[in-house]
Amino acid sequence: YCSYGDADIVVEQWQHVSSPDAAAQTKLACGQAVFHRLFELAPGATALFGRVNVADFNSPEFSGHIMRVMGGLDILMNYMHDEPALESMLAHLATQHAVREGVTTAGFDVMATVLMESMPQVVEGFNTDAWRNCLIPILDGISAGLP
Ligand code: HEM
Repeated sequence: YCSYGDADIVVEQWQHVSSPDAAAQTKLACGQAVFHRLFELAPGATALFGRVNVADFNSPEFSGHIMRVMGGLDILMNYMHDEPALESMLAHLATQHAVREGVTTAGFDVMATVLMESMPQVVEGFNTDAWRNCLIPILDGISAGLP
């Protein structure tokens, strides 16, 4: 995973999205922007989220899905300095994704692009290198074992 220095930067900058004083609204709005862009770049991916009512993007069901993803990302960020814990959480997320038919590493590549392009809009002084170094291994961890 990324260096302690990179993790420090990313953890600090992530607070702009997820600190308790950033409203829950920030996390939802940020997640909505991410999924909106994901579906723009990979329209076929919408087919994966029928169960969570993607047909109605602003529905409580799809908002719930977005909050689970953002919450998952938040937990991972908070364990960036604890490699064993991070690894076990990544393994758990990997199993949760492996069972979802149609989820591929290609989808995670698009997610990487989207996150790297949208985070600078919500994070002040976005450090591209630190984020890339920390985010890519995390996405690789979640998508490990996918086709
Ligand atoms: C930042 C990266 C990601 C994180 C942290 C993340 C996290 C999560 C979490 C926490 C869940 C809920 C698990 C459950 O309760 O079963 C979930 C479900 C899911 N994720 Fe991800 N995910 C990420 C990226 C992706 C990508 C890139 C795709 C596909 C392109 C994807 C596809 C799915 C699908 C299909 C579900 C199941 C939706 C349902 O409940 O029907 N995820 N994800």
